[in-house]
Amino acid sequence: MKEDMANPPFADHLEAFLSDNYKVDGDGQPQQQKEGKLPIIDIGSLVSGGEEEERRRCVDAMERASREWGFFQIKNHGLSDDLFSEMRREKKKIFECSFEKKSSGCERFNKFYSWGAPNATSLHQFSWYEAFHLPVSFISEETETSDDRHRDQKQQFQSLWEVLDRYTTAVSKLAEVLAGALIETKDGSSTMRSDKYFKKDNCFLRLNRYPPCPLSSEIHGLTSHTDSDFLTILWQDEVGGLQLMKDSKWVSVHPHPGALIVNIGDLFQAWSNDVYRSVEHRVMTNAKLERYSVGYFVCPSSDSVVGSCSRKEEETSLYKKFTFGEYKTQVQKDVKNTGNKVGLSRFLLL
Ligand SMILES: O=C(O)CCC(=O)C(=O)O
Ligand SMILES: [Fe+2]
Repeated sequence: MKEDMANPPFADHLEAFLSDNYKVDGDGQPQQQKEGKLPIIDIGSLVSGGEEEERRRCVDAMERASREWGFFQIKNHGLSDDLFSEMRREKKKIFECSFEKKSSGCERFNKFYSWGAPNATSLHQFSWYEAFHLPVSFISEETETSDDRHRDQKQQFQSLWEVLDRYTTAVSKLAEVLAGALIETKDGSSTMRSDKYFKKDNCFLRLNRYPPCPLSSEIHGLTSHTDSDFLTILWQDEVGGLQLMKDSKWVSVHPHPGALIVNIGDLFQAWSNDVYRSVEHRVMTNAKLERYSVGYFVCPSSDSVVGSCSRKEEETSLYKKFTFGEYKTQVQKDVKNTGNKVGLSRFLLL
C-alpha cells in the first residue's frame, strides 16, 4: 500500500489556514517549554504482592504524582515486551489500509475511525492524526464470535484482534490495581471498588497514528485536551511528541523503553474533589517520523453517577453529582457549538 493512499487528506483541509498565515501562537495557549522530569514509578511491589512497606512507598509516589502532575510513568508493570512488539506489528496492518477503506469501505470498523478535524475552522483546532477508537467490547466480540456476515473482514485482522484482546485483558487488570490503589489513599472505605467503574467492557482502546508532518511544526498531532474518562494508560513508541501542562508550561514526556504512561481523567478529578488533576496534554508533530501510541481509557457505564468521594463532614463537594452519560453529552454539545470542550467546570457547584 502506498503511503499517500493510506494517509488522510490532511493537506487539502489545511491549505486554507496556512495560506492565511494563521499563527498558532495567537490562540492564547502558553507556548513556553519547560524541562521537567515526569516521575517514573516502579510498581513491581503493587502488581506482584510485595512487602507492605514497598507497596506503601509506591502508592504514595503515585498519589503525589497524581496531585502534582496528573501524570506519571510506570515500570515493572507486568506487561511483557513481547506483547508490546506484537501489538506494534499488528496495529500497523489496519493503518496501512487505504484511507478509503478506513473511512468508508469497511462497515464493521468505519464508525470507530477518525482523523484530523475535517470540520476545523482554525489551525489550532486541527490535529494531524488518525485513530481507531475501539470499544473493548467490540474487540472481544471480534475475537470470540463467529458471525458469518463479517467473516472476510474478521479474518483479515484476526491476529490484530487477538493481540488487542490480550493487551486489553492485561491492561484492564493493571488499571484496576492502579485505580484501586489511588482510590484507597483518598477513601478508606473504597466505595467504588465493587462498582461498575473498572468493568473492561465499558472501556475503550484508542490506536493513534501520527503521520510525518512536513508542513509546519506549528501543526499539532493532537490538540490540547484533557481526557474525559476516569484514568488513561498510554503506550507510546520511541518517537516522542507528547507534552503535558505543568505550572502553566508545556513539559515533554520523553519516551522511556518499556514504560507506560498513566494519567488522571476528568472523572477521577471530580471524584477526588480536585485533589488529583486531569491536566491538559497535546502531541507535537514530527517532520520526518511517523509516531504510534495506544491509549486505554477507563470509563464507567453511562448511567454511573460521578460524585466526590466520601469525605470528612467539614469538606464540601466542589461538583454536582452527574452521570458519565450526562458528561459525555455535555462535552459533545460544547464541542459542536463552540469548537472546544468546556469540561468539568460545567458541573461545578457554585
Ligand atoms: O498519543 C499520545 O501520546 C497521546 C494521546 C492522547 O492524549 C489521547 O488519545 O487522548
Ligand atoms: Fe489524551
